[in-house]
Amino acid sequence: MDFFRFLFISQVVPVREFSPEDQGGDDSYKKPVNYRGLYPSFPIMIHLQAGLLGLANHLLFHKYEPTDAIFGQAILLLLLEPLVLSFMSWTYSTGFVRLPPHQLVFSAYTTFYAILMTSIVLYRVSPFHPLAKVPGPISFKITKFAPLWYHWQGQQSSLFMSLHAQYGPVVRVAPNEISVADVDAVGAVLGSGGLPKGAAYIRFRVVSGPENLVTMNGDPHAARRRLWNRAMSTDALQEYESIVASRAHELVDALDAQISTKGAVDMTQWLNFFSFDFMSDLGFAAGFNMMKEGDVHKLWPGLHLHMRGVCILSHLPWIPDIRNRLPWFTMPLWPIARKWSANRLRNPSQKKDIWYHLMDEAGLEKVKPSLAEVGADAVLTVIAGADTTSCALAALFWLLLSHPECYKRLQQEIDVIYPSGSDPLDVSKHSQLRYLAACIQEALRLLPPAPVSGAREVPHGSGGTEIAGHFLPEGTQVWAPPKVFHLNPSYFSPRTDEFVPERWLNSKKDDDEENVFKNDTNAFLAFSYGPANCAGRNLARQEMMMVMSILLQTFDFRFADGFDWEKWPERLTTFFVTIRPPIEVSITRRGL
Ligand code: HEM
Repeated sequence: MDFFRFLFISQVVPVREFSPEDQGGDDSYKKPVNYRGLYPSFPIMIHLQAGLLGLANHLLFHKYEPTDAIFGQAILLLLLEPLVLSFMSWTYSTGFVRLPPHQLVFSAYTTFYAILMTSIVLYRVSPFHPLAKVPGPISFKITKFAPLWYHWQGQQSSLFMSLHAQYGPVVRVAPNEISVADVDAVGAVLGSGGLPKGAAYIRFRVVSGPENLVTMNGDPHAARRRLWNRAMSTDALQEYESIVASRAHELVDALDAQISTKGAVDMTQWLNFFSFDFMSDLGFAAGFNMMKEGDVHKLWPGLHLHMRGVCILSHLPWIPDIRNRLPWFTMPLWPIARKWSANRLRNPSQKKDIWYHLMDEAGLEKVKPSLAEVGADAVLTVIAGADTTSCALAALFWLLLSHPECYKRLQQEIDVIYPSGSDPLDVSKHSQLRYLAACIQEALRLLPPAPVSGAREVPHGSGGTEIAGHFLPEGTQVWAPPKVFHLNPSYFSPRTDEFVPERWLNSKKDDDEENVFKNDTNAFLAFSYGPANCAGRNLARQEMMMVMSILLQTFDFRFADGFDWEKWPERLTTFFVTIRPPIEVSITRRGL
């Protein structure tokens, strides 16, 4: 008796006689067919067969992990296998082609899934798993359910903080994911020759649209990044100064108008409006007018809802992209951007904006990007540029208003560099604004807009790699969460958790021990690191310096009466970029 026949036809139990007229129905299970003189001991055999099938599936899916493209087929396979097994088993044993009894089907299903799940769970917590030596909570090693729950609530950043506090610099944060917060490993994860962006990044592209810079890797990324680097060169930034300036003046006017009509002003909202207006000028030369008209297209709530969905889906890269089928997933920005792209093509901008460089209007590239590719990157400009910078500015406002001594020192610096009547948007004086630069840096350290950033992946076909003393097999997702680095006293000390802009003022030469700060700049990752670090970091810094200078020269800010400012950081959530609740302030015009 060969093994296959043994599996499908049980021969171990003697049979009762069977009447041939019994041709089907569930009763056939109770009165089994006397086929070739054999009696199928199904209660035992079907469990054995289904169990082995479950194990085989684990092996199969372990080796060939399903992707979103074959997700439907994989699910169908898992759903049908126990049914087919029970049908085949019954048919082989009875000799008749007919439906198996429901008890048999039930046994096949329960055993199949139980063994499949048990085998997966045991493997994931066993010493045989390649990440077995990486510490982490057992529930996180077994499934993604627990981490997903935190991601769903926007608590990924605080989760990673607490996991690293408990388990050290390398933590297993999901069955096949680790988080590394060791400065010596930053190069191996994010540097050139490090790891490419992980599977999750596919969610950051427009559904069935072309790639944008954020979703690209390797040579195509390097080629596209060349265009971006031109768009962010010193000359290009000079071109953008007047665009920032005109929008910054609009912001001042809008806040002025608010002073006369409202007691408390939501700074978060006005910074959002400003940054969306400005970045859409730069991306498409079209421009929203949120500061004048409000968010008529509901773009901000739309963006945040979209990012929430994108982030959850990004943790499940094998699920098909359902964004197009769910109306609330579709960002209102896409249709607007399409119109703007067409418009921008018909009416070339008078200024060299970001589109000019991305479209290669100067004709410097052998292969020009397509209109769809430029459109995708222009949308990225608005999203990556507006949300992050607005977030950083909101964090800076909150930190300054909650540290009046820092606020005062900053205002004094601005008053000296830009005395009343002088132009606070004169970029040539930025090198003198040392305290402002330090405040911005410190705000980015304590509240980085992308506190977890995105995971990198050990490439398939690489044979695995070693990082931070651990061997990581192909496909492992590797996080390097900026905020965990920033709040590590080994990298930034003393007063690691406090807002101390002075730490960036090179205080080492001071004799006063209190003021000798240790800053490991390699551990400063607010703009990430390596070939895919933030393309717009210099623009972001310049924009923030300009906006803060004009606002602090023009107004006095304080938290509005009754605003529970201390609770503000607790209410931050993260869906790649941090979503910030309102900051209610009271504003008065300064009479210098
Ligand atoms: C304070 C403001 C900003 C912060 C904190 C910030 C942060 C970051 C981070 C952490 C990344 C890496 C993301 C990853 O690895 O997945 C990134 C990438 C990027 N950022 Fe920014 N960003 C800011 C402003 C801007 C601005 C103003 C622009 C201009 C459009 C911009 C454009 C980009 C682009 C295009 C990328 C993708 C780079 C690549 O993949 O090569 N960012 N940013």
